[in-house]
This record gives sequence, structure tokens and C-alpha cells, in this order.
Amino acid sequence: MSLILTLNAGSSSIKFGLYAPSDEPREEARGQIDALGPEARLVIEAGGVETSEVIGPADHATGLARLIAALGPLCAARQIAAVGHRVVHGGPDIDGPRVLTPALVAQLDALAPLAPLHQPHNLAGVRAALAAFPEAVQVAAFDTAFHRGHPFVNDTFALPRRFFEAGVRRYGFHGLSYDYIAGRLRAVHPRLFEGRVIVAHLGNGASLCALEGGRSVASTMGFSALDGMPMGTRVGQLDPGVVLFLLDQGMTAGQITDLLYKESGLKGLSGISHDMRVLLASEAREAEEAIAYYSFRLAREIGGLAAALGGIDALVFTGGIGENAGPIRARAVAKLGFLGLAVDADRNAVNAATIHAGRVPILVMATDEERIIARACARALLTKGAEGENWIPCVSS
Ligand SMILES: Nc1ncnc2c1ncn2[C@@H]1O[C@H](COP(=O)(O)OP(=O)(O)O)[C@@H](O)[C@H]1O
Ligand SMILES: CC(=O)OP(=O)(O)O
Ligand SMILES: [Mg+2]
Repeated sequence: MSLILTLNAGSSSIKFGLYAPSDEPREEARGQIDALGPEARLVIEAGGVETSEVIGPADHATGLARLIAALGPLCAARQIAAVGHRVVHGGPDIDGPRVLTPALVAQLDALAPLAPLHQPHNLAGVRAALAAFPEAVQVAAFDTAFHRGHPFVNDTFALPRRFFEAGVRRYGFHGLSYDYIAGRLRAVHPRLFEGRVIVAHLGNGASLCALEGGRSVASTMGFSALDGMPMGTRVGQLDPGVVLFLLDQGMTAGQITDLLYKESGLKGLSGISHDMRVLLASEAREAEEAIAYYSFRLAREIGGLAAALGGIDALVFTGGIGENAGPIRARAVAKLGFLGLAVDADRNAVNAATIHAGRVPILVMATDEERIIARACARALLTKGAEGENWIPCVSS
């Protein structure tokens, strides 16, 4: 039997999954190369057993090579029939997964400046997989695709129209995560799925999405993966006047890019760490202020999306912080009683699946971006053969 490999080559980690193909792919193994840098770690979970080893210094290229080598024993003699890649940016037109062709890869390369922390690594994963598995179908699943049905007012800036036409618009990201959550809502809470749901994806990157009947109508991330929530190292919402000021002060575009993507957010504000666990455990005033800012912005974004939806029928927390950081959820929701939102302290403390004490359900749900990629691969394997066709029929969540 053949296998599906999923690759999610991010800014500081490379995640993978191995699946047996079927309508609902069966996960056989998953893992990641963590903390790319001087002391990278390879973590693999297979058959209920987790192994972890420090692999020493690794960048994206060497980390990918090491990961591909580690797949050998997991695959045994089975062939990788499809490799699915998380690609953060698909541009204005791509509204679902696609089989990768050289022309499409070139088109995606050109979008790298819009997502400099992600797109180049995503595409490096594509190139490594093409070399390692030349017989496999290569599939891309896009973070932007889920948001392509937004109304105009949620996608535009108030710039002259020609900029919108030229692609300067709000794209929205984390679509694989929102697609997965929408699917779980439909399966587990069908009545909520039909309503107005705000999903807060709070990982190293963070955004929120407003869902209506399972479809994205607004997102807090905009043109790039910088806007909206402050993140581990990214600034979140920022007055563009600050960028003009920094340019005027003599900073180069490259320096400002590094500042906004890599030195800001929780890391910049605390001066301690980008990692919420570290900040929650710290007694430093700066850690507390970074947490206070994060929680305040989270409440503001939820309020803003509730207005975009004209109300809220459920709130969902997901991502590493959303799934695990009870104090952050509690602090944000404490400001949102006027929307019918309140947290049950005991259930929140143990990350229970439902944590509300008020009228509006508040859910904690684990996300699974890899599964959305694996499903796209399974559909690509079923439909392959249409010569020159790279559209994959999309089974919506
Ligand atoms: N138990 C926890 N308590 C608080 N924060 C946590 C916990 N576990 C993970 N996190 C936070 O989740 C964030 C990483 O989220 P994750 O979704 O794993 O990231 P990525 O975007 O890289 O997939 C980090 O800030 C980390 O500190
Ligand atoms: C788009 C984005 O911010 O992704 P991540 O959370 O993986 O950094
Ligand atoms: Mg993530």
C-alpha cells in the first residue's frame, strides 16, 4: 500500500505526517523538526510511541534532508504516492488545493515577498520533495484559499482601486486550521456550524476568523501574515505611519522587515521570550505587560469580528496558546460579557472541550492542519489522470 506524506515547512519548524490514503486518510505517523538552529530536535510519534532526539545544528535545508532520511524506516517498503505541502500564500485567485506544476511553483515563488517568513520555506519543502520523491504527485494546500469568498469590504483597504486590482488586499491566513475547525464543528456541533462563529487560532502565528455557516467572512490577518493579533515575534496591527517614520529615520526595508516579523510581538514587548509558556511562568513586569497587551488585543479582535458578523453564536480557541493557555482565554473573555461570553474557571483551568459559563458556547478544539493537506492529497490521487489539470475537487468542510 502507498502512503501520503504531508509537509508543513514553517518559520522555525518542519512538521510532517504520514497517512494511508483513503476518503478519510488514516494517520500512521507524525512529527517535526523543532527549533531549527544550533540544537534542532527530531520528534516522531508512530504507533502511540514518541521518540525525540537532538540532531544538532540544522537549518531548513539540512533539517528537511534529515527528516526525509528519517521517513525511510517509517515507510518500510511502501511508496510515497503523494506529497502534500502547506503553502501559506496562494494569491487572489486560488480557492482550494492544487496539484503542483512547474508553472504554479513559479507563480507561488513570486508571492514570497508577501509572506517572507513562510513562503520561501514552504517552496523549499516542495523542491526537496520533488528531488526525493520524483514519482509522487505533489499537492499544495493554501492558507489563503479558505478566505477567498470574503465580501469586498472585508478584503479591501481604502487605497485607490488600482491597488486592489493589483493584489493589494486582505488575504487572510491559517485557512487550513479554520477549514479543519469548521469541519469538526459541522461533525460535532452542527447547529453552531450553521451560525456565526469566531475562531481564534493562537499559535506562534495568530489570527482570528469569522465564520458564517462554516465559511470565512472576515479574518484579522490581512495583506501579509503580520496584521491583527500580536504574535510570538510578529507585531500584529500597526499604524503604517510607524513604518514611514522608521524609513525616514534611515532604517532599510530589510531591517524593518526583520523588526516587524522577527523582533516584535511577545518577544519584543517582553524582551524575554516569544514563547507564551515562558511568559506565563515569569514574574517579570515586562512578561506581565506583554501578556496584558496580548489579551487586550485578543478581546478587541473578538469584538471586531463579532461586529463583522452582526453577533456571535460561539467562540472557538485553537492553536498552542488557544488550546493550552487558560489564563489568556480568561483574560480576553473577561472583557466580553456584553456579548454573552463568560468563562467557567474550573473547566477553563483544565482546557475542557467547553469552557463557557455564559449564554454563548466557548469551545477549546485541537486543530490539525496536516489532516486538511492529507485529504487534498487523497482527492488528488483519486482524480489524477486528467492531463494538464491541476484543480482538485474541493470537498468543503
Ligand atoms: N501549556 C501551554 N501553556 C501556554 N502556552 C502554551 C502551552 N503549550 C504551548 N503553548 C504556546 O503555544 C505557542 C505555540 O503554538 P503552536 O500552535 O504549537 O505553534 P505553531 O504556530 O508553530 O504551530 C507558543 O507560544 C507556546 O508557548
Ligand atoms: C500564516 C502564519 O502565521 O502561520 P504560522 O502560524 O504557522 O506562523
Ligand atoms: Mg501554526
